[in-house]
Parts: sequence; structure tokens; C-alpha cells
Amino acid sequence: MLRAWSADRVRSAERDLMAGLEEGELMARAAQGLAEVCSARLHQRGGTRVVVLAGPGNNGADALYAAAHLADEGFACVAVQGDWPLAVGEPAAWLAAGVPVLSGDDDWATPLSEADLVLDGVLGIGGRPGLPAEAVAWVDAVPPDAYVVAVDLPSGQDPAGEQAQDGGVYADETVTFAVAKPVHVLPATESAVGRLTVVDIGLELEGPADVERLDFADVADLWPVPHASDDKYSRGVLGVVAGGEDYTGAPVLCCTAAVGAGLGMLRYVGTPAPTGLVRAAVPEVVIGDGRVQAWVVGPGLDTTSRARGSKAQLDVARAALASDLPVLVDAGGLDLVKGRREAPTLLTPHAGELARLLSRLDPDAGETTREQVTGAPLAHARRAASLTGATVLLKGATTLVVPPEGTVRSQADAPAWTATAGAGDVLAGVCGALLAAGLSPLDAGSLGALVHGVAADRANPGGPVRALALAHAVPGTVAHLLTR
Ligand SMILES: NC(=O)C1=CN([C@@H]2O[C@H](COP(=O)(O)OP(=O)(O)OC[C@H]3O[C@@H](n4cnc5c(N)ncnc54)[C@H](O)[C@@H]3O)[C@@H](O)[C@H]2O)[C@@H](O)CC1
Ligand SMILES: [K+]
Repeated sequence: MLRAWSADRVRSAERDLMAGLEEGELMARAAQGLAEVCSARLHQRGGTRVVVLAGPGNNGADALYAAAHLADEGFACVAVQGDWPLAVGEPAAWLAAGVPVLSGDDDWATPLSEADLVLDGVLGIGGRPGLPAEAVAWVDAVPPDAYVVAVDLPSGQDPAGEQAQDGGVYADETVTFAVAKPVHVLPATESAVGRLTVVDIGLELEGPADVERLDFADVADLWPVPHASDDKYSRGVLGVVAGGEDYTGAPVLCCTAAVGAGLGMLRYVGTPAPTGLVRAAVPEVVIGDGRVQAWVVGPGLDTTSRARGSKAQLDVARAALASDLPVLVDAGGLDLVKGRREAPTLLTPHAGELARLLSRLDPDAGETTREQVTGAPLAHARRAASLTGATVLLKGATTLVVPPEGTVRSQADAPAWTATAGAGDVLAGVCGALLAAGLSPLDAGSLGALVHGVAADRANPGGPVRALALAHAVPGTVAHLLTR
């Protein structure tokens, strides 16, 4: 599992560690690790020229010390700094160490245009979102074929990973120290991070992390593998209330994925047209209401439909929500959420659905737009979790799973091809199966998101994937992850 800790938690751990070390020791370790990564990338790419963008704080100092190591190795290094004093040393001292430091008045544009590797040391965990004015021109002038290594985090991005930021550095690789930080794994900022490399500086953090990311090894720990003594009821029965006369595909996708994820038994509640299709596609299904261990309510569900069978179907959906059973609420089912639910609940909106839900449940806060949600995804998911008592899984390239309290999970396992109609119905089926097996909404949501993303990749590695192929890839993906 990858764990990320906030800047405050990292700073306080650093203070404790530094008390027992010589001054400058931690920064020396950070710079050494950073230089090793840069040296390896330069060798791999056949590059020789390095330009450091040096900011006013210790992040700039890390980058300058790393450049001094690289200059020692024979790489040609130049730094550019703005209208601020350097955090450590004087330009003359850096020149003596092999790193000439240019000011904004010097010609920094020529060396930057020729750089093979750009070391972004403008801002680190002390940064506020946005770049210093001088640095905007530097970042704009970074040549497209240079390899950009961000020191600790891509400058200009929000270190807390809360707010999406226009502009700022987009790195090919981010070299961070000791542990990952929220900026590296949260949806508002993760796309700017590139490859993430964590350098050991001898700093350990304890206690719960602020953000966790499950990796493949966690699947074996969390997945509900049946025992010899299990039967179909003990493994988990899932009820799916989904689809309608106009939306017939969603229940087929959801039920196919749920059965493929390893349910004991599946019940489906729908109107006549999708019921026929589900029967044909998923012969394992039992049609109609009955005893279950968890419900999925909502894929392809039209709560305003007056078609034959709709009223009875909606009665089952409402009863599921009123029950004390775990419920996953997706798509149309979100319109049935009226407020807090005490039983385990997993809401699985995308950004537009979350905006609509918040606008309806919290009218005093005014209308919430999709853009507001994508600009600050974690804050909006948290608000929905606190209004409903549910765990909120916010779908996206990086999927957030936010419980009402405690550590957040963030998964980014899916190729961009997964952004396709029906993929959400498959996710609901996989997560629903995990809820029925007894997993918490947090585990079911994050594990389901991981398996869903890996299944999308395995369905057609490197190419387009349709939702039905993704659903069919689920059983093989689970086997692959459990037996690797
Ligand atoms: N504390 C430690 O022991 C270690 C810290 N390290 C490095 O230190 C960094 C943190 O250093 P600092 O706390 O000096 O913080 P930064 O280097 O992130 O910079 C903070 C400075 O930038 C200014 N600033 C912040 N946001 C700005 C904005 N948007 N526009 C203009 N100016 C802005 C602040 O006023 C402050 O002067 C880490 O990211 C890491 O690179 C590493 O050397 C490892 C050890
Ligand atoms: K940086």
C-alpha cells in the first residue's frame, strides 16, 4: 500500500528527526538521492545539460545541491533564480561548486532551450498553489523534449492535493523525500506528477496516513476468497435494482460484473425488458426480491419512469435504502438518497452526479456545479460523506474513496480507455459483490476500483475497451491478482 502524509505531518516528523542529526544532514540526503535519480535518467537518455529552476525556499536548495553533485559528475549545470535571496549559499559559492546561478536579467532562456533535464525546484511543501510571477515565464519556456524532474512536487500545484490549478509544472517524474504526499495521489493534482520516485532519507512516519492507495499486494489481503466450508449464502447474496424499459444495458453490465467478481448468488429486480436480457446474459441470476446481504441500487434506474413494472421496482429500491443492509447507490439511485443513512453505504457518483446530489441535499450552500467538483474533488466528496454518513466513491481518472471520517483512499489503476459508457455499471457490480461478501464500503470501493482498472487494461492492453469486455475480464483479473 502506498501511504501519503500531509506536509504538516511530514514537517513535524522531520523536526523530531533533525533534532538528533547534524544541521543540513536531511537536505544533504535528499539532494544526494535526487542527484542519483537525475544522473540515472540523464545516462538513460544520453543527456548532458541540466537547468535548475531555483525557488526561494528549501526546495530550491535541494535542487541546487543536487545540481552540484551532477556538476561533479561532469554534467553541465546552470541555475536560474528570481528576485529573491537564495535559501542557502551565494551565487559565487554555487559557481565555485560548478553551478552558475543566473538572475532574471541574465539570458536564462538560451540554456533552458538547450536543457536535456530541467530540475524544478521552484516550490515544495511550503508552496501555496500557483507559481511566483518570475517562474511562470521559466515554466512556459521549458522545451517540450526536456525531461522534467520535479523536486518533491510539481511547483505551482497544491501540496495538499485539494485544489486543481491552471498552469504550474507538469513533470515527467517527481522525486519526493521519505514518503508520498497528498499532492502525488489526489485527483486534483496527480496528473502533474508523472512517475513518482520516493527517496529514502531515513525518515519514518507513524500512525494513520492521510491518503492510502491499494496496490496489487493488498488484493490478496482483502479479497474475500471462499473457504471449503462456505456455501452460496455464506459467500454473499447481492440484490441488484437497476435498469428500466429505456435503459436495458446497465443491469446486464452490472450483473455480469457482479457474478464475475465471485458472488455466492445474485438477485435482480427490474422491469420486463431488462429482466429478459439479464436472464439471457447471466443465467446464474435469480429474478425478483428476496433475502440478500447487500444491495446495488441505481445503474440505469430512471426514478421518473411510469413504464410497466417501474413502481414495483422503485418500491424495492426504496425499501433497500430504508433497510439496515449495506447498499451501493449509483447513477439514478442517487436521486433516492434523502439524507443520512446509518447502515454501511457506498455512493458512487461521477463529478456531475456529485454536484447534483450536493445541490439537492445542501440547498443552503447554493448550487454546486460540476466544475466546482472537479476543481476541488476531495472537499466535495467529503461534504457529501458528511451530509449522508456514506462513503463516497468519486469516479474519475483518479478515483477517490472518502469515508465520513478517517483516511481517504485514492486509486489510479485504469487506462484512459476506461472512460466509456457502461464502465460505471461494471464498477457498481464489482463493488456490490464485495459489499455482499462483507467488506466495508471503504475496502469494497477501493478494491473494486483497483480490480476494475486492472480489468480494463487486461481486456485489451493498450487499446480501446468496451464495458462488456471489461465486465468479462473481471474473473480473470481477480485470479491474476490473487495468484501472482
Ligand atoms: N524540512 C526538511 O528537513 C527537508 C525539506 N526538504 C525540502 O524543503 C522543502 C520545503 O521547503 P520550504 O519550507 O522552504 O518551502 P518551499 O521551498 O516550498 O518554499 C517556501 C517559500 O516560497 C514562498 N512561496 C510559497 N508559495 C509561493 C507562491 N505561490 N508564490 C510565490 N512564493 C511562494 C514562501 O513564502 C516561502 O518563502 C520540501 O519540499 C523539500 O524539497 C528536503 O530537503 C528534505 C528535508
Ligand atoms: K518543486
